[in-house]
Amino acid sequence: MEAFLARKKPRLSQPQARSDRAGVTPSNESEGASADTEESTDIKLAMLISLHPEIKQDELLDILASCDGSVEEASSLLSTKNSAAPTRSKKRTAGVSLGIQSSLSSHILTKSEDGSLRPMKEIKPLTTKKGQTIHLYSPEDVAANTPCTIIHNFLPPEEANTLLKELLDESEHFSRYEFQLFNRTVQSPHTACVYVSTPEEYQQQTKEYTYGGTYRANVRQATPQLRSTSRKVQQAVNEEIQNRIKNVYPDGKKLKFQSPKPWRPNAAFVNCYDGPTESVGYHADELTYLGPHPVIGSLSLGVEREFRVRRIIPRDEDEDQSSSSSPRKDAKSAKKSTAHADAQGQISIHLPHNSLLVMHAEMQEEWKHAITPAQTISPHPISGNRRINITYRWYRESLNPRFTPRCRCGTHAILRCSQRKQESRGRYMWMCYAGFAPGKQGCSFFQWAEFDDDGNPVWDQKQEQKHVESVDAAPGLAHFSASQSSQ
Ligand SMILES: O=C(O)CCC(=O)C(=O)O
Ligand SMILES: [Fe+2]
Repeated sequence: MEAFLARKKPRLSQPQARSDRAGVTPSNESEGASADTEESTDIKLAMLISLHPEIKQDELLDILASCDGSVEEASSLLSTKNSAAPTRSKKRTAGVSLGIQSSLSSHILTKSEDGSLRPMKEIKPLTTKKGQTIHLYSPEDVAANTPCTIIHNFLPPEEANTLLKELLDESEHFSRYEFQLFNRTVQSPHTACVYVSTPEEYQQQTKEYTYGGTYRANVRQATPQLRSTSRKVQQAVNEEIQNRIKNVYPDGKKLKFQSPKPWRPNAAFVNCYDGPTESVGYHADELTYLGPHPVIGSLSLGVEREFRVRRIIPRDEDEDQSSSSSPRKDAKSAKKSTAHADAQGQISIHLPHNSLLVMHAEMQEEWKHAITPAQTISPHPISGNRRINITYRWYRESLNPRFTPRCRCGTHAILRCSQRKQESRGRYMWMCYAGFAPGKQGCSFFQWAEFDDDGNPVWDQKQEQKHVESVDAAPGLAHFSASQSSQ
């Protein structure tokens, strides 16, 4: 991936496919009723990786560029090429070597072209430049430069190992998400499963909640260790939220739309990345049930991997500034393009075994995140090449699927935040998403979404009536902490 990042990315201008894996919002979002079908290079690359795991990433990138950014064209070219070529091994190992796991802290290192890590002279503030990746290790640097905070050695070591072992056993039941790409069903480049508290919730998760336009098939009940960990995660995340509000947010106040209530997780998504090439492309987590400005607690176990984050740039700033004609305009455009280039750089947060990353309230709407394929990984004594990740999430009762809008094709609309267009930046909308679910056709349903200051939906009268009628009619999701007492 470094080789890919160090190179100037080819400009892939032709809007083509879009896709999603369940539970996340793809890299570029559509604004207004018409869907924008452009995807970022990373998403396109991730799609190609999942379609052609036997081919090296650099090669895929070149082919993608030569096909003008069309995943479909690149893929069909590769399929033709592959059927003529001798068969290669299914598992991609080329270019991947295993190194020694290092635990560096309190240093900011940048990776130079030759792949070596060098300390940065100026520690703060950090600016990221287009094509450059800044590597962050220490909690101080993560907090100062990203919308995240990190706690290393979060659980007592034995507890972390027990949880890891438990989830490695569980990972036998994990599966790949499927999403629709043109007339093809594509699988996510890692496996996953959702965990909830009770058997009733299992029913709700598989029959009521949708992800990326489809019902979730792979849901299981939380294991004892997942539950006891959730209590600790809950406490730590609430402390981190309070620190963030006090030390970072304007006037020491929570963000608009952020919930003022204590954070209480009621769902856990568990991912397994088996080997260095397993990954997840740039995305923001789906807001549909989390609501605006959600906080997510993310625990990493096993092999250390890089968590890349980058800001979402409004499309208006994404223009070529070279055509200015006056010195004033030149200065202005230079400033603008520098800001743009800085914002285009990436930040890599290293996630060692037993680290808790808190994605704060500004993360999902303003930034994208990814687990990029690695060139080298260090095997973990318990998990070998595997990394397990748990994201603890709090589904808001006020966004229970009983209340959220349905689109014309009968599916649940999904909630997204407009980011790319400056005039609508920060506005929320309900949209149809069925077209991206395997075997379904979508409609063009669109409705602006309104929220009060605390992020609770403000429904129109018809929806409000539905809400009042059904508020006591069916149970919501139980918080892990509430259900722990009955264990
Ligand atoms: O594996 C990770 O650390 C991130 C996973 C993630 O982004 C997700 O599940 O939405
Ligand atoms: Fe995510």
